[in-house]
Amino acid sequence: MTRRADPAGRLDETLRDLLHGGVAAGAVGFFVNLLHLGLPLFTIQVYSRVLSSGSVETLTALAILALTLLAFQTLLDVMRQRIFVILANRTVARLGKPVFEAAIESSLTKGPQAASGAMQDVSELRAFLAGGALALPLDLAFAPVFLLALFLLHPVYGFVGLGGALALGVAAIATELLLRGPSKEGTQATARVNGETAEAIRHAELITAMGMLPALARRWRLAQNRAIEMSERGAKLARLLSTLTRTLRVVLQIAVIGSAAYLVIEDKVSASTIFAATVLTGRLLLPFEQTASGWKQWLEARAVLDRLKGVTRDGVAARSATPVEIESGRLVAERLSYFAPGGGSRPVLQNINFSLESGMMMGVIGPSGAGKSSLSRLIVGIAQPSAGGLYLDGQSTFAHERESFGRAVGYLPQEPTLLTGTVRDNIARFGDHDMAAVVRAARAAGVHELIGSLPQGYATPLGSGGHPLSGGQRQRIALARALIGTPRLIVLDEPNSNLDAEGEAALVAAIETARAAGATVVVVAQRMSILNRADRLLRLQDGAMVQFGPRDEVMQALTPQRPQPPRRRREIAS
Ligand SMILES: Nc1ncnc2c1ncn2[C@@H]1O[C@H](COP(=O)(O)OP(=O)(O)OP(=O)(O)O)[C@@H](O)[C@H]1O
Repeated sequence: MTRRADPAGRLDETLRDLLHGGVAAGAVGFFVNLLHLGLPLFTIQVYSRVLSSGSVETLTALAILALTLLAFQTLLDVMRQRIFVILANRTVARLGKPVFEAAIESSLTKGPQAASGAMQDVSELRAFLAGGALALPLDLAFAPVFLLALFLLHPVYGFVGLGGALALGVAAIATELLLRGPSKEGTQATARVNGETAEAIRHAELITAMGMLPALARRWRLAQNRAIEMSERGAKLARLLSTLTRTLRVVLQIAVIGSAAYLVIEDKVSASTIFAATVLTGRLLLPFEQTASGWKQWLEARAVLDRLKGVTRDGVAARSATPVEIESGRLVAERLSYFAPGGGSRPVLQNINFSLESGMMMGVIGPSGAGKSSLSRLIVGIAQPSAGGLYLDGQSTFAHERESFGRAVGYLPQEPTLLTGTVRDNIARFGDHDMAAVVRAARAAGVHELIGSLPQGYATPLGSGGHPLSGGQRQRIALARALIGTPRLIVLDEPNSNLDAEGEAALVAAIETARAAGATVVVVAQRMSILNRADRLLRLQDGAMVQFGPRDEVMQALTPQRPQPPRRRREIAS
């Protein structure tokens, strides 16, 4: 049995791990930077010892030393990159599953948009870690060492380097600040266009049938133009700033070489320092040049982390992580009230009370919008009660650990969606039910023969939403999915909405078989035909429980009383 990870705890653990890894990479990075001093030292030594003495032996020894240092530096650099990649992969391995689970949970309350980017965020975090942006702070922290080396060569070199570093740092920060707004707007506009495109493709049939294509294409083109305009505004500014930064870089090179030449002419330094100063200034300025892109990456990583914290912290608010097996189908609603998130102050359900023993069947009836589907969603623990509670075998249906709850519960939603996979996968809920259990569930749902008539039987692959099955076929396969195992509770939300007479007969038989095996069954229905055998009926109106009781009593109250025929005049006279 797989235990569900606590996503928020896992995120904290991963961040601690990242910090330790970052320190290790930092230690390696320190030596990488230190070894960068090798090349300037080599050039100075060549000028001062080799050129003056003309000694080939000294040159050879210096070259061997320099190459050895370079080999070390390369090795350490590769090691540092490797640490980054290991950190990146470990992060994805640790966060992938809990974030996926938390994203699903979070979308229950905040809608699909809120968490749809969570997995993308994990990938972005991986790209950030593997991309080496982690090295930037350390490289910046090492800059004073290069600066000090420049000052030691000559203070003028030091001031040129310092001025250059400051100028490039300011240019980088200005670039980031100026680009932040336009690039955010561009990204949002592009995301909107992509969202509209995906939605149009999903509803291609509807759009074609009702001739909505030209109007939607017009709307799409306007959004597309706006997205291009926004992105181009940002890109234009980015190109301009990048050209200016490149120019500044060349100006600084000229400044270094010019000041070096001047110092040599004035006999203030030896010519050996020219190349060393150029190399040291290059190393000093590199991290400042990278600050623009690096800082942006850090800010984005920060935003990604904040989003992941949001998803993982509110995703699994009040659920338990301890599996508890459900033995009986006793279902109790106690003073249950529910306000939909963002649904205003009007309760969707108010003060609902009922109690069902194992094997009982309850029909939920009421007009459209009465709260029937909301009650189903509360019973199976999708939504959290705002007050009171729902208890299956004495355990809160919302707080219950999901895997052990799912083993004991079958649910057929109003829109019986099937997922991409084979018919067998769908009936088995993508879990480890064996083929015999899948066939038993299909037989119980009266869908075994129907599956046999599909091109590849149980192995028939289905597309997103159950494509290409008909509505009735989907509903019956979804019923088999609800029946698999030995559910203690089965909740069916309008299970006969797409069924023909044969399908409905199979449904009634399936319900009876499940009840005989001890399952409690709750059925939301508009058509009363499948509620003939219900023990109890719950009548809802505007979220309130109008009546709950034995089926016949509720039906009697529903049947309009026939008006008494007027008594005949003679009877009255007598
Ligand atoms: N997430 C939500 N946000 C806002 N309002 C909601 C939400 N969920 C349900 N409601 C509101 O609660 C009321 C009951 O909805 P529900 O879907 O439970 O009704 P129903 O009885 O199943 O209707 P139908 O028979 O048409 O399916 C509706 O007015 C609906 O708008």
